[in-house]
Amino acid sequence: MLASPQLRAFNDIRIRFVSGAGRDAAAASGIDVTARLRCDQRGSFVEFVGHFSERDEAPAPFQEQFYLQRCQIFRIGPSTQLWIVNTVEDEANEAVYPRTFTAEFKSEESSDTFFDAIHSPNKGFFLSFETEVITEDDVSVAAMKLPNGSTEVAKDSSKFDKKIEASSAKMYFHYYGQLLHQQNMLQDYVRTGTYYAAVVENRADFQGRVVVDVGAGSGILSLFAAQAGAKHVYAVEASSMADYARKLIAGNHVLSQRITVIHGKVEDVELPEKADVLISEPMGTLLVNERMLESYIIARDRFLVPGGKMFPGLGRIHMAPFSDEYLFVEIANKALFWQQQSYYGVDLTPLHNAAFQGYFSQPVVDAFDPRLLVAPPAMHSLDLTSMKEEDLYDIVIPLTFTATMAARVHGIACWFDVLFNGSTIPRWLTTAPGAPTTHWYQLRLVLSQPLYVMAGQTITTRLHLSAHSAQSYTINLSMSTTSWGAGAGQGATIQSSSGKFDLKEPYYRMSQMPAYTWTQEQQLQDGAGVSLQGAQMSPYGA
Ligand SMILES: C[S@@+](CC[C@H](N)C(=O)[O-])C[C@H]1O[C@@H](n2cnc3c(N)ncnc32)[C@H](O)[C@@H]1O
Repeated sequence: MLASPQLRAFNDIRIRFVSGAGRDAAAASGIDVTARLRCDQRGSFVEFVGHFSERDEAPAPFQEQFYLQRCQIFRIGPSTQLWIVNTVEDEANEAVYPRTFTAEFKSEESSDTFFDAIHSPNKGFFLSFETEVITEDDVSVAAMKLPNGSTEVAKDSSKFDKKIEASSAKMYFHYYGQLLHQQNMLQDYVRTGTYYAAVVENRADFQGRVVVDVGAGSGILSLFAAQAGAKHVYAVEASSMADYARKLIAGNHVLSQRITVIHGKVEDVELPEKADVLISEPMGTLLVNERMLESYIIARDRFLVPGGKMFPGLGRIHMAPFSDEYLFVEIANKALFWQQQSYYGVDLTPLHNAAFQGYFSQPVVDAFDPRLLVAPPAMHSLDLTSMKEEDLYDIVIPLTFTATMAARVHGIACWFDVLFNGSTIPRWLTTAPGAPTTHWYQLRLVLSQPLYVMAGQTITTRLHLSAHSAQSYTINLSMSTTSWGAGAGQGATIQSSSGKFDLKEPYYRMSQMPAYTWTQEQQLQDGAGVSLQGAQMSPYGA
């Protein structure tokens, strides 16, 4: 470890470009580069100042800067390191491209000193490098064999940026960069306790394995995986929470040796080896909100060995028609304001209809009593181990329910569960009504035009979820009933109703938690035998 402040020269590092964009590609055609590599006073960035020197041409100036704190450094041999650097190339679009270098030190000791210095919490040191940078002839990443597999080319680089609005992503990662929101998830003991149980009860799946934690947040799942004996965990986190995760992990000494935090998106970062297991908590409201399941699937395709395990590996959305007069009246009444004909002398009624529709376009997030359901639920499964990322762009769910009672149906209620298919004990994490409440609660889509049903009558439903670039979904719901009973013939449609909802704009309804109706035995079976304390409604719900 370097004392501070101290000048340190590493004159003996050979740097090789391995992959990257722009200039690196040109450089990969065999041009020698001489460069000086140095740090700023706080040790926060590295700067190359150098010259391309082609055999017969005059040297062309070449300058490069990147931040050391954003550099992922892996030891891939006794005196060799792999540096993955995110450089901003396209400033207009804030596009970030990873570049990869290998750094060969003259000795193992020199490599260790550099590694320790870079990872020192005390950034008050000087580093200065005078070194020769040599490009590799026709180096391809695939050909660059590492001790435990090969690095993966960032094929999906910027895939996230292409489909998600920059403003949405900025707010999203700002939200997750705050400890209070990570705490909210950690304090959902149903959620975190079920993950913990799923990992430690399935040690055999983690023992000696390489694990990638997709969207690591505070790093909690990485620490669980390390507790269960993982050989190494790569904790990938896109928000600035990565810095806190590093701190938390460093403070858990016994485990920290086996965890590397990587600050970046799973779509962009490169890892030095493939994973045997992926672990993640990518679920949003209605399972799919936030569109993080897509990142989980991209991570599967980029990092997981064939046949590797995924925790979770299956997600299911459950749906059932419900009847809730209070909720319906509450929403309808919100628009009453716009029925005033003399608001400070102004007639507001021209906007009443728009306001009424606006309130009904908000999915309602709260915990409700399962006795409000008027038919047994149906479900739609997402096999996260095999489905394609594109399958999540457009999800059409046709359903048929049979009413068990006469009721006025106000819409459809939805919740989800996920399966950790551990080889020792499979576990479910459920957000069902009546089960111990999670911070996801449940979701209800309320129709402005309710339907009347009789016991035994069929309710035909179609739910269409279309992903949008603000990391959420537009939902179209249609429900209809047909004639029934003797003489009903082919069952013509006698009532229908539809609604359009934006999953990004839910109505978080503060309500009394219903008394738990599940038996203790059922709670334990579902891995949810702990109660919710302190969890709060969150705009993302994950
Ligand atoms: C729901 S939180 C879960 C955090 C943590 N794993 C836990 O269980 O407490 C999801 C995390 O994934 C991160 N994330 C979302 N999309 C990501 C992506 N494409 N690449 C890397 N991290 C991502 C978010 O910043 C957030 O911290």
